[in-house]
Amino acid sequence: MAQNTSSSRPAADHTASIISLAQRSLLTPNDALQNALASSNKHGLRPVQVTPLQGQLLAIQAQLIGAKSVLEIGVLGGYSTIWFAQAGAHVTGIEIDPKHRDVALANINAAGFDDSKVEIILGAALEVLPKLAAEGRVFDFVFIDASWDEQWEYFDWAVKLTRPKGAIYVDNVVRALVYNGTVDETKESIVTKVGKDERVRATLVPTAFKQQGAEDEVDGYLLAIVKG
Ligand SMILES: C[S@@+](CC[C@H](N)C(=O)[O-])C[C@H]1O[C@@H](n2cnc3c(N)ncnc32)[C@H](O)[C@@H]1O
Repeated sequence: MAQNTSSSRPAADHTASIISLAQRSLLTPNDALQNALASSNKHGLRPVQVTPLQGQLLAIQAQLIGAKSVLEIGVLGGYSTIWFAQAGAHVTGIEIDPKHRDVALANINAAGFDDSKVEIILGAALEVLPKLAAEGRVFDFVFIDASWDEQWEYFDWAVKLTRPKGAIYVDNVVRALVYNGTVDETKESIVTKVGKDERVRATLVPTAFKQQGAEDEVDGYLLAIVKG
């Protein structure tokens, strides 16, 4: 790949500037999303939602596969939910925390989506997912963003709940590998298990992000397509 060496500083030094440049250049003002962030902050929710650029990525990916139905595992204040709903999909969210569910529903309603467009199921994902499967529910796109300890179990259910050629996006896989001590290839992890899973084809996309007050950090998501 050609490289332009106009700056002697490594790319990582520019992470915050590049993210800021991309946000200002590529994203349009969005009152509903801004309101969801402000309201979540006002209610004391931790700011662990996807970044604005990632929200746009999720919306683009959903639109690329023509997703009409999205299953979201881990809703928080409904920020990513609103991105999917604005992309034209019906969203089914699963959220374990009643306060998060209530804030999310208020934010989602304020964004103009009623329960015909978005449903939030209160409960532990590993209890709700088998029920959705038993009901014969099928989704075009599954977004996994809840407990890092249960990423593989969510993924396994997600495959059963996704239509052929549908997509599954697992957030924070890189940080979860580090957190779980499973970077070492000899240990089983979501990456090694997905790699052996003949139901899907998958890749890992490393990402850089910058949090206010934090050093440059890396993360990455796993993206899979269900074979069909
Ligand atoms: C990172 S936040 C989700 C952020 C959201 N997807 C967004 O980008 O706007 C994770 C959420 O998952 C929820 N959660 C954690 N464990 C869960 C579980 N076992 N079942 C369902 N939700 C869970 C947490 O309460 C929290 O609201």
